[in-house]
Amino acid sequence: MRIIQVNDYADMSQKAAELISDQVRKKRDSVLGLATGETMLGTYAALVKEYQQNNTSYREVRTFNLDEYIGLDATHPNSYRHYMHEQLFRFLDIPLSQTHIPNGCAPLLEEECARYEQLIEQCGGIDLQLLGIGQNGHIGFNEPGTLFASTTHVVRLSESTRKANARFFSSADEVPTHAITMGIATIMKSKQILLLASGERKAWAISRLLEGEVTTDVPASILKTHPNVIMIADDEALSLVSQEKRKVYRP
Ligand SMILES: N[C@@H]1[C@@H](O)[C@H](O)[C@@H](COP(=O)(O)O)O[C@@H]1O
Repeated sequence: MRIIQVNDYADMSQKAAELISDQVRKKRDSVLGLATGETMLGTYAALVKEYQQNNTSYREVRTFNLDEYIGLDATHPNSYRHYMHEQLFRFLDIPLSQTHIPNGCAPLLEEECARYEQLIEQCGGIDLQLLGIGQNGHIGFNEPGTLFASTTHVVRLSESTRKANARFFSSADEVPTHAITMGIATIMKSKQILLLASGERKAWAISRLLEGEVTTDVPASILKTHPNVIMIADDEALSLVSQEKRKVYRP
């Protein structure tokens, strides 16, 4: 893992967008793994700007999102399908048929998970997976305790995650109780991973990831065993990490 330390959210977003657009220019038919949440808003805005300025084509790109709430369809303002459309897809030349997100309204959820996992493989696997991190160290919706061998599956969201994500809903009760998420093994199969973290809210998770051992208690800690991870983190997100540890991961 290499850490690119940046000043703040704006710098993180800019740097992340550069790395993603470089990937797409290098390989026009890249398979991108995408994420949602507040962390990604700036990155997607910078990516759209880059696309508009440089005409980087996404016509052959395929995308797979990490996760989706169960019970929210594409028209629901809090579904991740809606988020992706609003923040990114509608601005790019990518055909919507090449953008994949688990269907949280599928009648048979287990089959939907298997279909999603298979589709990723059929597309040749993910070239670059974008990742945020939950305050408890989750990745995708893989909560603490999730097996590292997990593939795409249905999860019950922890109360802390529902509470953290309640800021996007009108009340905490409206946050769905379940989601579909790529598993940890699915994420780890990606050829390259780009992990973003900004703000004090993420400081605890980032310090556990960098200072602690690899444990299912902190799902993101497995990323230290992946051969090709870049973390872009700002000063606040790194504030609980010792200077010594930061040096270990310097590019
Ligand atoms: N499933 C998503 C994660 O993929 C995301 O990384 C996390 C952090 O979100 P935020 O970027 O809003 O802090 O929230 C959700 O739980």
